[in-house]
Amino acid sequence: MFIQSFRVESPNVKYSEESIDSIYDYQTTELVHENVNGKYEWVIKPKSVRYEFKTERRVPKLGVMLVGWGGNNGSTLTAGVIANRLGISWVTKEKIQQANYFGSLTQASTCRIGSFKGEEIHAPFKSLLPMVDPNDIVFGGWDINNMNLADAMARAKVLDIDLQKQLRPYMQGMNPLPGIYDPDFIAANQGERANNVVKGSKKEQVQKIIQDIRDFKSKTKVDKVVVLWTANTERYSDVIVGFNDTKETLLASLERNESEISPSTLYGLACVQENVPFINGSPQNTFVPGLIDLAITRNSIIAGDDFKSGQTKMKSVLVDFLVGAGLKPTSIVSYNHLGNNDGMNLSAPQTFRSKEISKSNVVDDMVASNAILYEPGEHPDHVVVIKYVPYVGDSKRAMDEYTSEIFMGGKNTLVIHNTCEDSLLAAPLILDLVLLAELCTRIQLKKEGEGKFHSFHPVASILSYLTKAPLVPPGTPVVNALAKQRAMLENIMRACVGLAPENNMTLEYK
Ligand SMILES: NC(=O)c1ccc[n+]([C@@H]2O[C@H](COP(=O)([O-])OP(=O)(O)OC[C@H]3O[C@@H](n4cnc5c(N)ncnc54)[C@H](O)[C@@H]3O)[C@@H](O)[C@H]2O)c1
Ligand SMILES: O=P([O-])([O-])O[C@@H]1[C@@H](O)[C@H](O)[C@@H](O)[C@H](O)[C@@H]1O
Repeated sequence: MFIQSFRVESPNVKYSEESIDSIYDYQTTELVHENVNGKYEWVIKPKSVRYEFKTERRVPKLGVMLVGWGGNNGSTLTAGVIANRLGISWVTKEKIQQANYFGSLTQASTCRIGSFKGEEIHAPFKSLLPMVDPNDIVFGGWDINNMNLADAMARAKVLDIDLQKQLRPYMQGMNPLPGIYDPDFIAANQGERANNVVKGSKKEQVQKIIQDIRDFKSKTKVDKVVVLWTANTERYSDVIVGFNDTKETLLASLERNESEISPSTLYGLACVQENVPFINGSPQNTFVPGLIDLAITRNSIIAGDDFKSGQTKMKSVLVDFLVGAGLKPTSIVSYNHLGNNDGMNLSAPQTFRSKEISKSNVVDDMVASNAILYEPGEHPDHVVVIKYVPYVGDSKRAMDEYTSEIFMGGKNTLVIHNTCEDSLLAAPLILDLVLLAELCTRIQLKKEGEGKFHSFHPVASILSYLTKAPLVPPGTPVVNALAKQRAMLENIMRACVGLAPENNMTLEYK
């Protein structure tokens, strides 16, 4: 059975006009390695830590500024939200298609909230806590190309023509602000797009982006702004002690107009200095240590890296399944070709390398979790191939092969072919990232013994379900297994409304 909304009745949760206040006893463990009568043994000590959560109930009017607004993802997301807001339907060769938010965790997935007379009851994921309605989002942003959003939507060749025709009047007046362009960081083949660029020194460019954010907020009257990078993948920046390893060295490098500071890091500097959440949807190391340091100091939300939308999302499920089942993946080959501008930009070795890294590291935590299968330092062969084939456009063709060792020397090979419009997978994830980042700004928490409420750590690993290479607070573990990431997010949101984690035990039926 499905219900649209619910209220929790418990001594551990209180609903007031301003907030939802909950008490949550976090059950965790403490491990010690003890010398017992001369023999060391691991001792697990279960412990309960009491948290209090306070979630502001007032949902703001949200502005979302996309870096790379005129790209396939940016134009497709903008189009999709307008189509949903207006309830647009359009003719396709199969049927009359209605606008929807399929592929969005917050808008199109559900959570189990219990059972009623022996029937499992589910509710929308977004009903767990007050969230911005995506239909109300005000879009803006930057692009190094000056094409308006209606023409950019046509250039992307992602959405059906009948839909595009209906949307054109609403999008042709949307014009990206000039972007920060540095040809040294993206493929040379992007140069011809760059007709809409911010001039001046790097520091002046940062100031321009800050002013753009302020002007956007003032003009649109939004209460809050979230900035998300969905521009081209950049090459990695060099991380150098004394250059960008601390907030002080990074800001000093900015003062010196150092060329090695990437455009994405400059946007990040602007957002962190303006205390606006900044999310990196691409794989480059935008968040050099100095920018992370500054974000932590200013308690300004940063998140990333690289939307987890297709092959890698599936990989973070399949490898988790295989290793969790005691099967040993020994060879993983991920090939895909696509013909959109992203693919063209990735045809350059230095930008491809950024993507290869984010697509490859996703199995590390799962492999490290099973020393029965893998010797220390042992890893599956793992190859990532991306080819640019203009004819297929945004319709990415992905072919994956997983070979695993099974019982008694046997081998199992899984081959998967996956074709889809890459931007139709990514756009809903952008929505989830900005909605959840905004939600995080309304949640305060306090652990027993802490004097006052505070926000989550500004490095928002809570958003890791949506990224290939989750950015985590320094010194904390990276989890890539998709099921664990989703459960983490859902259970934190359940705790905020006084609900225990979903443990799937259903003891009442056992
Ligand atoms: N499924 C997916 O589409 C997917 C999945 C994961 C990651 N990504 C990443 O998302 C990003 C966008 O993908 P896309 O398909 O929309 O690409 P795209 O090339 O269509 O769009 C990128 C846009 O960014 C603009 N741009 C480039 N540098 C800029 C800058 N410095 N400032 C402002 N604008 C700039 C370009 O002009 C272009 O319009 C890429 O980095 C891609 O790797 C996409
Ligand atoms: O999300 P995913 O399918 O693993 O990875 C995708 C790549 O396969 C694709 O080549 C690239 O253009 C997209 O930006 C995306 O990163």
